Amino acid sequence: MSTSEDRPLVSIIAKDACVDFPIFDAKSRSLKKTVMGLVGGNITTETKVPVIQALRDITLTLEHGDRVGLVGHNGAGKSTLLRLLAGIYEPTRGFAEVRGRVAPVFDLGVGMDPEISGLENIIVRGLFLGMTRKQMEERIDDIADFTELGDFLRMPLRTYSTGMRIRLALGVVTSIDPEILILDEGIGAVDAAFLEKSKKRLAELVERAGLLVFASHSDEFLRELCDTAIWMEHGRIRQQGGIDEVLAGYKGRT
Ligand SMILES: Nc1ncnc2c1ncn2[C@@H]1O[C@H](COP(=O)(O)OP(=O)(O)OP(=O)(O)O)[C@@H](O)[C@H]1O
Repeated sequence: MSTSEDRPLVSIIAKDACVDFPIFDAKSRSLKKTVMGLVGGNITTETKVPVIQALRDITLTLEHGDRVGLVGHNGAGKSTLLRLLAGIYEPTRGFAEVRGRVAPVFDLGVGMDPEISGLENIIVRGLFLGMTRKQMEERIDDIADFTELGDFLRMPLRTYSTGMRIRLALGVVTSIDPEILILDEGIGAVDAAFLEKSKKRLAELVERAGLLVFASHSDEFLRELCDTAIWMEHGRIRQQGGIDEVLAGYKGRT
């Protein structure tokens, strides 16, 4: 393997990376049984405390320009892999290195404060995603236009409907300039017309980002934003390749 100095400025490398979640409160026999009955990740009881092996032996190299979709059934390990690739989780075993400015977008609402106005939230959320105050101040008019929230932007966020909050969050998220964009789905909860409008902005955001990893259950969205894909199954990479090839494999699974 090359030394870290040889690697490009924006890259993610994982080698045999594993992520375990010990379930410390599952010592009682009945709870242990419940945990053992769960679908999804792999559970081992070799240790005293049951351990969910959420990721197993993940080896991959992603570089500037890669647009990778992530597919797999519920509990397959997609969200855990996104957090590993964002540098939020350290591998329990193995190796992972993330190089570049990461914007993790797992939950559109995270980093929003209900007590301050929409305009103030635009700045705060931008800072949370790695932007500077100056950069956000330059973008605030564009974001305000996009949200179509008008005078509401001066009201506290707690007065907004769910749809209005999502508009605001999408406006901010699609205005940033990340080197690595880690996107979890959940961006589909807006009305159809607004989603159509967001798609273009989202596509432009992905175009600006150096590297995209996007987990979704929507083939349409995946095809639109990604050119390659990874299929996760029971915490392992089952298939990696072109988006059409991987989606065909995943859909054709028994
Ligand atoms: N913080 C945690 N503590 C314990 N177990 C966890 C934790 N996070 C995830 N897991 C377990 O790890 C496995 C993988 O979960 P993960 O959320 O990565 O799946 P996913 O593919 O994103 O699923 P979904 O499509 O339902 O969102 C599951 O068995 C889950 O129960």
